[in-house]
Amino acid sequence: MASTVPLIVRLLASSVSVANRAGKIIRDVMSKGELGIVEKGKDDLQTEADRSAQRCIIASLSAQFPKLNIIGEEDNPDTEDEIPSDWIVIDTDKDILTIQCPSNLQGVKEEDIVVWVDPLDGTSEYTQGFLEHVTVLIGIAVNEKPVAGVIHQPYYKTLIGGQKNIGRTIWGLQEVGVGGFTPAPPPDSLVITTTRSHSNPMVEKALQVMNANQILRVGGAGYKVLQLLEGVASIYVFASGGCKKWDTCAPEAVLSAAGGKLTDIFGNYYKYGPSESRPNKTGVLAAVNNDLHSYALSRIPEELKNTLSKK
Ligand SMILES: Nc1ncnc2c1ncn2[C@@H]1O[C@H](COP(=O)(O)O)[C@@H](OP(=O)(O)O)[C@H]1O
Ligand SMILES: [Mg+2]
Ligand SMILES: [Mg+2]
Ligand SMILES: [Mg+2]
Repeated sequence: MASTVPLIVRLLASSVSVANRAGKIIRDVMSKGELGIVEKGKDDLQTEADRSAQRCIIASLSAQFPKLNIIGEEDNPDTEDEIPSDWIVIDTDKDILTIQCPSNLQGVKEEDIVVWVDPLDGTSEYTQGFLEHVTVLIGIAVNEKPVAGVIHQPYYKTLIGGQKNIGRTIWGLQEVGVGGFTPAPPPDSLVITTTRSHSNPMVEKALQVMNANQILRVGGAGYKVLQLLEGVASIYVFASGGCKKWDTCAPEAVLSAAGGKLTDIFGNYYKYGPSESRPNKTGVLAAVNNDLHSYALSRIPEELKNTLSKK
């Protein structure tokens, strides 16, 4: 029966299940307390949770979809080691399988897809105990464009009928919308969300010119886009290089499925083809609707754009 469901829908349904499993791995590493921190570069950490969650995601998706091109953030030096069998997830989210696939995506083949995986977004915050900022990001791009994505929050807590639940998974699919939560309208006053751990003078300059009522400094591209969708913030501004394609692919897909927009600070979309360079050199500008996005774009000074494009 499942084989009659279009590939994109099956891949999204599997990605939701896999992201949940990766989230459990992230919680397990933290509860054991041995983070195994490696410094990849300046302000750029990797932990055992980043490594293990990525192995779980890539092994699970490639077991089910062997011809997919999957690009993950982490280099795994120990990929020769056998993966624990309970990290290989072949379950799939049954509700998502019933979605009506948009007609332009019905014929998509594995070879046409690039999956951008950020196994743990917000690693700095993870190591410092800001656990609600952490997300698992699986972005699905077709013809260089993010068409579907999953943002899983392993530490999101809810109380349903007296029962405590941990973790939630938000997904988006082009022309279908978002699932896993109900988006809320933007706040009445201008609230900007931005980096907590990777600021610099350019980032601060772009924040100053926005005339915001409030600036929220939180970790992770995934979490900042969730703040936009939940009506906590109006615009996400990061006028600096540093984010990569795996940081923005899933957030862009989910945000655009909800009617929002994520671009660089020139207002140009990033491309997510297999040979695109990983860094998002010209920053991130995102909002839940076109008006807020246009407002933010109009405030960015030319001088700042010039400086960033020369980096
Ligand atoms: N200067 C920089 N160096 C390395 N990574 C950066 C960076 N600026 C942003 N990033 C990455 O972009 C993501 C969002 O950053 P921020 O939380 O600062 O907004 C994080 O992803 P990871 O946590 O997956 O590495 C972060 O590491
Ligand atoms: Mg990282
Ligand atoms: Mg990231
Ligand atoms: Mg990461």
